[in-house]
Amino acid sequence: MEYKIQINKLKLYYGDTLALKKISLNVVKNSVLALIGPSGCGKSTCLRTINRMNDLIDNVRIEGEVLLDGMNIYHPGTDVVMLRKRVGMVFQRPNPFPMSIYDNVAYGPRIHGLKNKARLDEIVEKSLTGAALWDEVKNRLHSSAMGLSGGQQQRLCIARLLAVEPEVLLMDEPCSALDPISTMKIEELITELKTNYTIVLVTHNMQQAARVSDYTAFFLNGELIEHDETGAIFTRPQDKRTEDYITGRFG
Ligand SMILES: Nc1ncnc2c1ncn2[C@@H]1O[C@H](COP(=O)(O)OP(=O)(O)OP(=O)(O)O)[C@@H](O)[C@H]1O
Repeated sequence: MEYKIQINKLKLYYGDTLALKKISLNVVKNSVLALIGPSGCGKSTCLRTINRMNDLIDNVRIEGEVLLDGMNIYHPGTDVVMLRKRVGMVFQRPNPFPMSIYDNVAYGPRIHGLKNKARLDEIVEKSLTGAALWDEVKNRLHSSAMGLSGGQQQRLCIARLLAVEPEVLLMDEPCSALDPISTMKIEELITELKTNYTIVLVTHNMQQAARVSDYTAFFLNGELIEHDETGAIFTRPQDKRTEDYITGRFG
């Protein structure tokens, strides 16, 4: 089994508060890992350590390591811009830029220096197709992204990521602001995307974790309680606390 990401004895402090308590967790290449657990248990914090988004928060201190293809991303020589290109992130609320659909998707490649119109057209079509949005927007590429529905905006944000050819997709409750149909589309998309990408998904929705993930990690109070294949976590959890959470006895 090939690991894309290896988190080793990771501790993260916000000031004096220890938010991640010595987490060790591996993510298999081209799989979907769901992070579950009650509010405040550290899921988002853990997710953000994988592309160093926590660097943007004051007073954060990290011990331990996070390896991407075997290289520690917290090594002082790491190019953080390049890291975030390789490890992209989708947030709870879709956050398209206030510009056209086309320009949203072309944004990343342009930032990275691409100017060739034909090549940009190609990337925009490929990324929108990859995010299952092309057919819905191909006749309105130059209209504002703000005119799309919430679910379409979220798929646009995924297309915007795909355009810079990442390797890992981090998704922080990507369906929490979406209706059931849009949620279903994103879930289908996640299942398709794992052929080419490694995905880590934070979700509060147990059914969603069960439907789309291959592996599930259960967090409680900053600790990783249990990590296993999703089928095992949901049918025969080893820890009583995992069982209580997934059966709705707390959280
Ligand atoms: N920027 C921050 N500064 C200080 N403390 C923070 C910060 N972000 C998170 N925390 C604290 O770290 C702990 C873990 O928060 P985190 O957001 O990772 O949990 P979560 O499991 O993702 O929660 P939720 O499901 O509600 O999003 C919480 O106690 C939270 O209050």
